[in-house]
Amino acid sequence: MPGTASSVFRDGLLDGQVALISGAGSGIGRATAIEFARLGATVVGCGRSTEKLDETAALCPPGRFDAVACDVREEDQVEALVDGALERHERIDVLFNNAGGQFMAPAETVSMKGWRTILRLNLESVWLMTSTVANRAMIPQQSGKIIRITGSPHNGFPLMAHGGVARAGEENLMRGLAVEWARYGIRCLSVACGPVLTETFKGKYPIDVQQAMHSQTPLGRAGTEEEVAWMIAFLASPGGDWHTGSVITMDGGMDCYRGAFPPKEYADEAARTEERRT
Ligand SMILES: CCCCC/C=C/C(=O)SCCNC(=O)CCNC(=O)[C@H](O)C(C)(C)COP(=O)(O)OP(=O)(O)OC[C@H]1O[C@@H](n2cnc3c(N)ncnc32)[C@H](O)[C@@H]1OP(=O)(O)O
Ligand SMILES: NC(=O)C1=CN([C@@H]2O[C@H](COP(=O)(O)OP(=O)(O)OC[C@H]3O[C@@H](n4cnc5c(N)ncnc54)[C@H](OP(=O)(O)O)[C@@H]3O)[C@@H](O)[C@H]2O)C=CC1
Repeated sequence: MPGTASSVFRDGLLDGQVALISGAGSGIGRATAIEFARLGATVVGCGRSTEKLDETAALCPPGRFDAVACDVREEDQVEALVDGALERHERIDVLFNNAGGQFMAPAETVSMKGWRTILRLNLESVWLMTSTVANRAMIPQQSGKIIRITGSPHNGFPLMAHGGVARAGEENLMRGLAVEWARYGIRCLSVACGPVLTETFKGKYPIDVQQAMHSQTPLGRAGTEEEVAWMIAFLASPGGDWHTGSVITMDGGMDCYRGAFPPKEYADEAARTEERRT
């Protein structure tokens, strides 16, 4: 809804900030762009489809969303994106590396081309965006926050081994850069999400896979794109200033859940109480 306030944060929380958000034409990226714009930030939103970006612009308060068509895998396009943002807005305070994705397939069927496709879209593009923004904006201005969205649980991504490898690498990249670039006042961190009910997620995974994800989540539900947007907005605010290098997991408890306990056959038996030992 254009022009409406955040339902969580005070008006003006991000006044004066310039945020670059990749994949801003749908899902989590769009929700984050809207939240940032409502909170007073200027958002440069990129993606490959101009139509999707224009739809996001229409959902933001007028003048707060600057749509730029850019494929985050292409060096010349990323350089033009960052240079254009600096020409128009003079600085970049927040980079939210949100664009990404993977396909589900048994590992043994993934070709080298498929493997490279996912590593390039996720890990390589994150480095390209991050290094370009850092060198051209954040290091000269001696400040900035770089956030990458990754995935939870962290105990391997069966059927998406390529995606799991990319996300693990991205988290490690953010940890390393947090140490190296602290001297420039740049914070770097990851937000590792469990299932989030975006249109892509709902259309992409078979319904039984989606249902299993709900039942394996202690809170019993997937997340919403607004909940992720609120976390990114918090990190961009002064409230996030002491966060760097961390992996903030938001997944309804999925990352610490290892299947049903007690096992079903025990749970089904009445009053199976452990014998007292003292
Ligand atoms: C527990 C919770 C965990 C978190 C779960 C995470 C959820 C999400 O991330 S949901 C939202 C994220 N969005 C997406 O995942 C986007 C959806 N996917 C795509 O857009 C694409 O499929 C792509 C990004 C994965 C690849 O697109 P593109 O770069 O255009 O690549 P191509 O389609 O040309 O394919 C190149 C190459 O990759 C292999 N390949 C692609 N798809 C498949 C597949 N379904 N199965 C097997 N292999 C695949 C294949 O080698 C392709 O080459 P060709 O065979 O020559 O086409
Ligand atoms: N939904 C979920 O359950 C989870 C999602 N994630 C991650 O969160 C991020 C957002 O996911 P979600 O909102 O669900 O998915 P979407 O598919 O809605 O969003 C992905 C966005 O990235 C853009 N994009 C894709 N490839 C490129 C590219 N090469 N260059 C520029 N932009 C690109 C797409 O736009 P366009 O096609 O126009 O380029 C799209 O708007 C992804 O990285 C995803 O893997 C992580 C954990 C869980």
